[in-house]
Amino acid sequence: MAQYARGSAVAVIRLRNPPVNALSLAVLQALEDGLKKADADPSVKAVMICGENGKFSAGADIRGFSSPKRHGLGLGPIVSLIESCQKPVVAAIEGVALGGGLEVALGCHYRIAHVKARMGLPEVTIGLLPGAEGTQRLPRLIGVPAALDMITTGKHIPATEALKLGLVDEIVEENTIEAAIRLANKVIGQPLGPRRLSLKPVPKLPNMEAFLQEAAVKVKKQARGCLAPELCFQAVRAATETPFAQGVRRERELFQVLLSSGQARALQYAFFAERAVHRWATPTGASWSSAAPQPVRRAAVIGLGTMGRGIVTSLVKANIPVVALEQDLEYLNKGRKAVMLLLEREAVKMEGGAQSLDFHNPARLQFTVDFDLLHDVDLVIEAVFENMALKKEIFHKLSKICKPGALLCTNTSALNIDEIASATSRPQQVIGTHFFSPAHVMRLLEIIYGRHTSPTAIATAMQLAKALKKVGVVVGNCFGFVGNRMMFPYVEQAVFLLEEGSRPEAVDRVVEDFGFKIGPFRMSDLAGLDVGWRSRQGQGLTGPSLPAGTAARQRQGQRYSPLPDLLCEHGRFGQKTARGWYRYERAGGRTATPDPWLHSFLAQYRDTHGIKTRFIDQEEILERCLFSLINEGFAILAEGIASGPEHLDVIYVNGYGWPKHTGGPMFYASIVGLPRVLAKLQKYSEAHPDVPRLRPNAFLKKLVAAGNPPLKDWMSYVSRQSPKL
Ligand SMILES: CCCCCCCC/C=C\C=C\CC(=O)SCCNC(=O)CCNC(=O)[C@H](O)C(C)(C)COP(=O)(O)OP(=O)(O)OC[C@H]1O[C@@H](n2cnc3c(N)ncnc32)[C@H](O)[C@@H]1OP(=O)(O)O
Repeated sequence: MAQYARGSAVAVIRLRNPPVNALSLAVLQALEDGLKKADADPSVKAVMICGENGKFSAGADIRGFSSPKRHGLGLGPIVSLIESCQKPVVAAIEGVALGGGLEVALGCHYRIAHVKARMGLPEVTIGLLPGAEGTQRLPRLIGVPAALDMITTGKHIPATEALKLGLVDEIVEENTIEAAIRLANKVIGQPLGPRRLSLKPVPKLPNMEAFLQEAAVKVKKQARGCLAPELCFQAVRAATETPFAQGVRRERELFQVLLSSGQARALQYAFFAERAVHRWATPTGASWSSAAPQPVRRAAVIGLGTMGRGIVTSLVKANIPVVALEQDLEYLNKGRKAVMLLLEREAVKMEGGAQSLDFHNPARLQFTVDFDLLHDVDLVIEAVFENMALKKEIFHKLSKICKPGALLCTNTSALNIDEIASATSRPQQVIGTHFFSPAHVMRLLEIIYGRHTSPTAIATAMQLAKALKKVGVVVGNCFGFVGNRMMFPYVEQAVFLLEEGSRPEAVDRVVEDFGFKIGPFRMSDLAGLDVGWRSRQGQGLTGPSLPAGTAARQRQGQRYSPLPDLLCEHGRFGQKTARGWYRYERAGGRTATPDPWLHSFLAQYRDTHGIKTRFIDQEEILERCLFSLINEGFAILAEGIASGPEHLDVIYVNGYGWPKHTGGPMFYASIVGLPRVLAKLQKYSEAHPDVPRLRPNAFLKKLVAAGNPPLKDWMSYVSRQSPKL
């Protein structure tokens, strides 16, 4: 757990708990024992702390926070013990020093890091704060602005930046352990007082109060309802206002508040859920444990619209050479210009500048209109319009041109993967890779397997997600897959609420107060109302193919709202036309202002259709939007489209702006309690019998009847005969 060894005058304590040397109770005990032994041994003149297998430590064992023993709590006194050691203690930081790991290093008198090491206090990302005195030591070492930034964002910083900030004393390119032992030998006998951070004052700022006030506003705004950033801020503020010991007491109080909060539980669930989805499986028995990915040495992207441009950028950033293809020179030149602009911006953001992206080299990024240039790529991502006929034509072509092993991916957001695959002679190599806009920014990649998709193809797509630094989630094939399928009932409810008396800004406000980045109407304006309109026209729900005499607010015996179609008929496509559910300052403008035209349009619409306007409270707005989405989630689980609720939650948190501090829709449902979700759906369904998506799903009912089991057990209640796949 932590190995103690004594060579010459320097004792070595090696943290050992694979894979990331997390600080479990046993590791902490061994660390404490090692320190006491070294302090008591007169032949030991200095101590060096390092981690096994090239990693210092990723901090407290996160699983421990939900266990009754809560072993993270014992770390603060150990960090103090390190600092008060009468012999110099040097931290040799390799790999990562995160959270409690970095707090251990802050207790040391000297810190030396490998140039490739990363450091951070990411506790805020799991709903906590650095509770082992880190909020008090870090500002003393690197100053309040830098410490506040690290602690409230949880970002990992590279060793080079840590050196600039003064977080480490030295960085090395070769053997960190040897360099740390050399440093330890060198500092033997030197006074330790100036190296003890708890004794240092917090560096003053000329305008500390003004700085803190401004920072508080910024933190609150970014937190969007998440408690941890604000409490992190308060702990750092305590460092600026009170002596060390008092600051530590405040830190502990605040830590306790967070530890017992539901948000910490939700964020820690989200941490493990994101890792659990790497272990994918399909109902036919294919899984991550037996499928091996193919290498992707060169890729191609077809279509340089918004999605294609982001995908090309993402591939270039991952150092994968790309061939970017468009239908003609006009589109190609437009696409090329846009891609270059994105890459230039990314190069500025990335450390090392433009050189590290190397996108001016045609061997790394080539633009073409010639399909034949795709003959030797390992993977193609098609990102053209959502039009089945067009996609099939392209896949037919690809199947003839591409080399036999090439993976053929489609960036469709809803269309049938099997139908697309049917246009090829190799359906086993066809797979959906659903990116989210902007594709070079959003972390989610929904990976959709069809009836014939091979396990190798799934493994390769998952490997691609990892290379692109995205989180890949494997799901089955159905209309809208997981993300959009769950979105349909949510958006449908939002529009029904308008029909019944609400306004776009009221619905958006409720959903945004819950923590969503953006409400359904602002989202719809951003995405463009015409996208859904085209799709509904294609489905025969509106437009010229709608049979004459169809009731305005009914389709196939179910309630239908023509409101979005009517807005499009008025040329209101959202931000792009400066008018949608809101009005904007100009076409392409982003500032949404409630629109009196829309309000009177809604009033007139209700009059026309004889709908009595009623006041709809926040609870009803939230429940109808969220519970209908969750209800669809239960249907997806029951059908075997996703292999667990974690998959749905990871999709929603990473692709749809669902607030991470509530864990995701299914985790949220488990916290609300399935009996309550069921009762509310039943109530709303009775009030709206013509809305099938409000009818409680059978799987939800089954779970409630089974006594509301914990989320981790839900899948054991799925009937095995039910999967559609
Ligand atoms: C009276 C009141 C007193 C109050 C006193 C309060 C005192 C509190 C004391 C201490 C508090 C300390 C707080 C912390 O330290 S919280 C932990 C902070 N650390 C993190 O958040 C780091 C999380 N990990 C990561 O970011 C990554 O895992 C990373 C280390 C960067 C490695 O990334 P990668 O190489 O991509 O690998 P994986 O993410 O897949 O991880 C590999 C497996 O390791 C598991 N893992 C990682 N970190 C932890 C951890 N900290 N605890 C437990 N498990 C961890 C991860 O789940 C993977 O496992 P698996 O393969 O099974 O999924």
